Parts: sequence; C-alpha cells; structure tokens
Amino acid sequence: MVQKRVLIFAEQVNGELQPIGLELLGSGRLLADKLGATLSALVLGSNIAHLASTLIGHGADEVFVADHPELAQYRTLPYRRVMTDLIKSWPEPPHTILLGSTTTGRDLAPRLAAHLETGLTADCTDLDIGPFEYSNSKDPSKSGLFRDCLYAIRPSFGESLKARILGPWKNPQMATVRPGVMVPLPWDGSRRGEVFQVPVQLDPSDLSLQIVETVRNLSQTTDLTRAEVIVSGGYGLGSPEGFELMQQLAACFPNSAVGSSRKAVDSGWIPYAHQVGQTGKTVRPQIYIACGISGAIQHRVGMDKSRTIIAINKDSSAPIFKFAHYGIVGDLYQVVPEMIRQLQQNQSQPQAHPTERIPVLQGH
Ligand SMILES: Cc1cc2nc3c(=O)[nH]c(=O)nc-3n(C[C@H](O)[C@H](O)[C@H](O)COP(=O)(O)OP(=O)(O)OC[C@H]3O[C@@H](n4cnc5c(N)ncnc54)[C@H](O)[C@@H]3O)c2cc1C
Repeated sequence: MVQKRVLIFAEQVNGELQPIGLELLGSGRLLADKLGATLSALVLGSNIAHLASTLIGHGADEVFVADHPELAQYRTLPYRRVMTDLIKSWPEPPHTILLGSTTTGRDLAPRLAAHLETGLTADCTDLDIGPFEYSNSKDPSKSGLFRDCLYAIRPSFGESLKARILGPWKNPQMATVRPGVMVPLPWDGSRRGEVFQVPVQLDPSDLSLQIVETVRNLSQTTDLTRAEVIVSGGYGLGSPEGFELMQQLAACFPNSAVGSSRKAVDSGWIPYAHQVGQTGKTVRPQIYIACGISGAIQHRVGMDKSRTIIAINKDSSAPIFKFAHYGIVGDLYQVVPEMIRQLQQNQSQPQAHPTERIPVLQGH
C-alpha cells in the first residue's frame, strides 16, 4: 500500500531548530491522524543529525535529514532542489506539505509549489481535513466529492472573514502557517520514529548565490514569539520616547520583549519587527501588557491567546477592556512608572511565576 504523508519543513538556524517547526508538527499531527497518514519532518542543514530526535519527540513519525555543507545556511535554490528531489522520489506525493510563514518559508514555499505544479495558501491561522463536494458544469472533470481536503484557513478582508481555501484537485496540497499560532505537542521522550538520510545532489547552478557574510540587524532581532512577558505600546504613547518607558517596564521581567501596535510602527516610532497583530507577529506570552492600545481586531488576533492580558488605557470604553483579563483605566504615564517602581522594589524577592510579580494588580 502506498504511504500517505503529511510533510512539514522544520527550519533550523546554526543547528538550532526554530519554534515554527515544532508548531507545524503540532498541527500536522492532527491532520495526519485524521488522514491516517504518516507525519514526516524534513530538516536541511549541515551537522544537524542531532535534530531528528527532537522532531520525533514532538510528534514526527519519520524524519528526513539532508545534511550537507552547502545547506548550512538557507539559500532558495539548493533547498528547493533537495526538497523537490526527495518528494519526486516517492511513489506518491505527500497529501499535504506545511511550511512556516517565516522569511524562509515565504521564500521557499512558492518555489516548491511551482516546481510541484500545485497550489499554495499563504499565512494560514488554522488547518483541518474535511470533505468538499464540487460541481463545475463547464469542466465536469473537476466535479466530484473530495473526501480528504486540506482546509487552509486564513483571515481575509481585514479579519472580517475567515476564508477556507481548498485545492483538492492535486496533491500535495500546500500551506504556509503563521508563526506563533499552532501549539507544539509536549515533548515525549518515549516516542519512536524512523530517521532517513536524504541524498543531496546539487547542480552548480544551484550555488550561483554565495553568502559572503550574514549581518544581523539588531533592530530585527526582537524575538517576540519567545518572550514570556511582552510590554506593548500603542499610539496612546503619544511619541517615540514612550517606548523608553515600555523598555523600562519590560526590563523588570526576565525573558521579556517590547511589542507595539501597527499605528505606532506606521508612525515611525519603532521598527516593524516589534509589531503584533494581523500583519505583524502572533504571540502568546504568559503576560501581555498593552499600554495605550485601543484593541482593534487586527491587533487582537495577534495577542488574544496570551495567558494574561493587562490593558492600561485612559478610555474606559476602549475595546481592549472587552477581552483583557485585567484592565487599568488611567493615564499610562502615571500607571506605568508606578508599576516599575513597585516591581523594582520587589526585585529582591524573586518568585516562581511572572504574574506573581505584578503588585499593581492588587486592589484593581
Ligand atoms: C489590513 C489591516 C491590517 C492591520 N494590521 C494590524 C496589526 O498587525 N497590528 C495592529 O496593531 N494593527 C493593525 N492594523 C491597524 C488597526 O486597525 C488599528 O488601527 C491599530 O491597531 C490601532 O493602534 P493603536 O491601538 O495603537 O491606536 P489607537 O486606535 O489610536 O488607540 C490608542 C489608544 O490609546 C489610548 N490612550 C491615549 N493616550 C493614552 C494615555 N496617555 N494613557 C493610556 N491610554 C491612552 C486611547 O484611549 C486609545 O484607546 C491593521 C489594519 C488593517 C486595515
């Protein structure tokens, strides 16, 4: 019997798996179980054999490892070549291929889809498997009942609709998935899986692009998706200097970062890397402190899965108070310095969980 597969692309940088790969495994596991398929992970890089066990522990049934010095850093052409060669070597293409909507995934996925001559839905926030009955009087060959379609679900029309996009006429059905949205499976060290080495045969034309140097722009290194506490500033800050106050509040917590609304980014107050929301990052920290942010739907979709949301806004009717767990009505320039003062006072008594370090919540 031909093996049915759901394949996820696991990104790594310098031998370290990126969170998106584990998030894709979490979502891919559900799809594979519904399809009765194998969940396969593919990882490319150099000296990366050790990553296979992590992928298996987080849900993969099998891992394909393409380990070659020329794959050490991501380049479109060699990565595309290795992936298409592997997929075309299988008797059946995978039912579904998932990549992250990361910088790498956004570059690689369309190339791959074009070479596999299939469709691609970008930036999904949900995925499912289900039936689809289609009737096309002009082209009856396309009509029929498709039992196992990939439902690639993503916001459209400025979040007012969730579109379910289907392309069941050809496998693989492909999607990229927004980082931070899917939940990884907990690590299970007892899981067992198979590991396969992928033969790497590159054409000289694949190597026409040489990476001379990698320069990290410090303003782009904000990793909001990994922070446990995010202090976000909005247009209510009134000026770029307000972000210094956000930085001071964030500094009161370990593993924290500064986020922002799009309006603050569009005003040039802070780089885009900090933007949370529909066209920014999706985050789910332990604590999200929104300062001077109204809570527009496009912001909300990027942060409403945060464990505890604290909103500071001087307008008691601001939409953010409808979904925040704790609301403080007041001028952020009075509330935040007081929070910082009390947090700094408490800093000599470290506590187990960041929520326990917010004295300002007492009495509100
Ligand atoms: C297609 C599309 C995509 C978008 N994507 C995103 C996205 O990814 N992320 C995003 O954030 N937005 C996004 N937006 C924009 C979004 O619709 C809102 O315009 C934006 O989120 C508003 O930002 P804000 O809350 O900072 O500003 P405002 O809506 O202007 O709110 C400012 C808030 O600050 C409060 N305030 C003012 N002064 C103070 C003070 N001193 N103390 C306390 N509170 C104060 C005010 O009461 C107000 O509630 C998108 C819009 C579209 C159409």
